[in-house]
Amino acid sequence: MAKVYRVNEAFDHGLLSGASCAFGVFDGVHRGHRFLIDEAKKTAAECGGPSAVLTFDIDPDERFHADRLKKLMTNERRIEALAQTGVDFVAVLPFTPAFAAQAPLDFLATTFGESFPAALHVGCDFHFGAKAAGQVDDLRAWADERGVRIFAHDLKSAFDKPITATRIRLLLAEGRCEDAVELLGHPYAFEGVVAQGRGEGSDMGFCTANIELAPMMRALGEGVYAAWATVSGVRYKAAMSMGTAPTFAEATATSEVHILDFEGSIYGETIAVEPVHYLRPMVEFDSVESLIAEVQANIAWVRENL
Ligand SMILES: Cc1cc2nc3c(=O)[nH]c(=O)nc-3n(C[C@H](O)[C@H](O)[C@H](O)COP(=O)(O)O)c2cc1C
Ligand SMILES: Nc1ncnc2c1ncn2[C@@H]1O[C@H](COP(=O)(O)OP(=O)(O)OP(=O)(O)O)[C@@H](O)[C@H]1O
Repeated sequence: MAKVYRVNEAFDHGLLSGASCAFGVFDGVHRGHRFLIDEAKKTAAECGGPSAVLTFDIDPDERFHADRLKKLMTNERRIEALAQTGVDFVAVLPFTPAFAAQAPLDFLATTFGESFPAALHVGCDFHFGAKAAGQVDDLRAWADERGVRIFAHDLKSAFDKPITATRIRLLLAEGRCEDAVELLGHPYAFEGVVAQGRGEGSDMGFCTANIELAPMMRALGEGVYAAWATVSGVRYKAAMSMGTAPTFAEATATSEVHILDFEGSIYGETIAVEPVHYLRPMVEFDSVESLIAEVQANIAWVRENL
């Protein structure tokens, strides 16, 4: 795992000197992002300097559009995933209001100081600085004066369209887990702390781990899914709902996960849930009996098909 540097007053900008960096947010660390990072590793191998990812904490969209943003990964998970891509280090720039308000050239001056990388890899749609006003041409002009090589790559595509975090979020919102995973190049998962529900699941014959997700982490559309749940490092088959239960007036959680062949109290524990296949929409049932019958059928499907 690569070393992660938080850029603060103590950060030694000299680390960036001669590095080959992939630059961006990288929510989801999808196949397009990995392509860019692999290109940075290639130029590092050619130039002899280290390879690096230069990213932000927090996601800039979180600062400006928190109300409508649906993220693929939390900031911590994203930075951890970037550190596992095989680069030498990850440098994380704090995306404070003051940092975000800088004009493009000031933004570059703050980011690099007088320590210039050998190469910067970005997508051709890369924007930077206040109001995202800086474009690749501005980056090139800045870089030419400082001997930095700019690689502005065409966006990697799948099924004739660029792979972007936005596209993957839209697929998840439609419940299209398989397509989202294809573009991500790795499983989609969300994590949550198991909270106390109404406690009725066990009376109905299926216990559920109730998870309350922050609105920003609700990328997956409402519905019922076949999933994998990881509890204390062990992966189990699971049937899960996304969206509060419409059958009950006092529904509790955003997501409820029935973990097959699992028993034990996990309140307060963090579990990872990996939805893999959409089964049906959430339904407001007329009776508890019909809810039980349908959920048991979903659980049976998971047992047989996952
Ligand atoms: C696989 C699965 C499917 C579910 N489908 C629905 C549904 O369609 N409609 C609904 O109102 N609740 C649905 N639920 C939520 C259940 O109603 C809820 O888990 C149950 O009432 C227990 O709630 P509790 O844990 O808060 O006690 C589903 C739960 C699971 C695990
Ligand atoms: N498909 C792709 N191929 C190559 N580079 C990409 C691709 N998608 C994004 N990039 C580049 O990766 C870096 C990180 O991009 P960013 O986090 O904005 O990704 P994104 O997937 O386009 O997200 P969003 O859809 O939210 O704009 C940027 O330099 C961007 O230009």
